[in-house]
Amino acid sequence: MAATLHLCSGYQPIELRRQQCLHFTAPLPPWQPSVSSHCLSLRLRCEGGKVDVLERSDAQSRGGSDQIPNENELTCVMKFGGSSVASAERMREVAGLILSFPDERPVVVLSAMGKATNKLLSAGEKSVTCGVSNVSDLEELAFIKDLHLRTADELGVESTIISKHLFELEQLLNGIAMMKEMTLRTKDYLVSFGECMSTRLFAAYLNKIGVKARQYDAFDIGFITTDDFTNADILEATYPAVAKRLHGDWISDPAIPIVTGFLGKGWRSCAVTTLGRGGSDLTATTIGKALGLREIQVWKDVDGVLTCDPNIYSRAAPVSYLTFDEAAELAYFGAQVLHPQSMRPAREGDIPVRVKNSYNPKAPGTLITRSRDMSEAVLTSIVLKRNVTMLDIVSTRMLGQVGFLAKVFAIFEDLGISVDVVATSEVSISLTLDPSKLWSRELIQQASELDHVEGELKKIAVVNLLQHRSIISLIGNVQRSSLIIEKAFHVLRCNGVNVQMISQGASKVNISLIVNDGEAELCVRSLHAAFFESDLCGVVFESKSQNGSV
Ligand SMILES: Nc1ncnc2c1ncn2[C@@H]1O[C@H](COP(=O)(O)OP(=O)(O)O)[C@@H](O)[C@H]1O
Ligand SMILES: N[C@@H](CC(=O)OP(=O)(O)O)C(=O)O
Repeated sequence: MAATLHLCSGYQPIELRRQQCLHFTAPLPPWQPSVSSHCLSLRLRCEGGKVDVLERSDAQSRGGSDQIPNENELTCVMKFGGSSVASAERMREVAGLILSFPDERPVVVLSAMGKATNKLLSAGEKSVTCGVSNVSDLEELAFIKDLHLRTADELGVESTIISKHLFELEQLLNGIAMMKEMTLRTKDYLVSFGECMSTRLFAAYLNKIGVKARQYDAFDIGFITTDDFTNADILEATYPAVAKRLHGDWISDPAIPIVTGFLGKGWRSCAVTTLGRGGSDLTATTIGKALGLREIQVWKDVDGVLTCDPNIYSRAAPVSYLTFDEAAELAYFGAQVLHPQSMRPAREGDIPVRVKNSYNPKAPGTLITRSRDMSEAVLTSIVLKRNVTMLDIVSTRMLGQVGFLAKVFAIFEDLGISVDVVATSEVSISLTLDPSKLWSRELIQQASELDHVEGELKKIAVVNLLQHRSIISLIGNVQRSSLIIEKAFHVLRCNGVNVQMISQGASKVNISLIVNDGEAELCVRSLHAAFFESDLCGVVFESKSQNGSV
């Protein structure tokens, strides 16, 4: 006979089965960012309509040692990026990979299939100008339909699970064509179709092969974000809401959760938002922190985080260990492999992140944790951020002017522009502007915004605006900064490159150098050879055309 358990703090009464273990995750008032959630575990006996508490434990959920072990709990997050689920064949392999970890009870996070997000964006852009009557003929729409219907067919699942989405997608493109405009809000709704369809196909496939799975749209299960369409931030309320929903469903009816990456719901607009390109990594770490899981795995198409971008230099090699700080700097300063904000929840929850290769699961990958042995560490990875705008700002007043820096930064704050790298003297500042914040705006708006920044700064300073610069970030053990800088400058001098600005941040893991865009790839290759390949130390690389790998 079942019994009903009544709880305070806003929980619905819970129907109990005979012997059940409950685990609650609730917000602590007032909310403290450093504490992810408060967990209460009860082991209950329910007999004859009477409930006995056999065991009770309270814990701050920090994703590790203070968790109450329970053999039935969800254990980890497994996030698979677009490259890992690009086709039916890949989805089958990913399913096999998940099942090859019988001890894990994962929450699975998926991105859109392959290049679906890019195709959706391109379809939207073309719809703005192509006219309503031409939308159905768009090559990108045909690609999206064909990819998803073919995948359903090849996986042997009903195409009806995505037909509503395909229909609505075409309606949306018609709407864009009619309005002749695509707002950022519309853009987010448009790209959300990719993740909504990939997760439905994958969950249906798991169910078909007898593995119970349940699909979730992140915007329906408590991913609450700011309303910054195309680049939204996760709000704290997300953690308890997501934990409650995923955990509650798991306890009452266990099924592998298959969650859309990248998506959220704006807290004011209630519209679909996205977390910025590559945002599924952030979805994964958010779920990991919310549920206090043991590990977060992000499965990619490379053997882990590499010593540099393999598209720039093919001799890039996997890095075995990273700290959260190193990974965060690396991601923020442009390594495409991780979303810039994705390390924050993992660090707050102290949950290890493992970067693995879904095409080569045996490769050990990269393990990212709070700390690691740095005794041997010098340089870990070299990261390149292109197309950066640099500003040299020199005060027009005499030396020692009070409040100069404050005035300069107040201007950036007022204009909502974030600054990446800074070097200062008493009366001058050199800084770079975060291109991702500028890129999310229209090109014309970007140009007028830069004019506006320049105009405001010129009221207090002489300003020199320098475009087409690159930030080369040397991520590693800044305790050895003299060695790193000596070696780096030697290499750059041998290659005839002049560094225009240098900054060693308080993070203690990053030294940033600013060079011209045109020289940047050559610098990365030469620095890589000097720091990571003893056989190539001292080799002077030929300058070559952009984007080709060596
Ligand atoms: N330092 C780096 N380490 C690993 N991969 C990198 C690095 N810099 C750039 N990349 C690129 O990031 C890609 C993986 O990231 P991403 O495309 O987001 O994967 P997914 O779509 O599978 O999540 C790799 O294929 C690689 O080309
Ligand atoms: N599909 C989104 C989100 C994402 O995270 O993708 P991926 O995991 O493939 O980088 C994008 O392309 O940006």
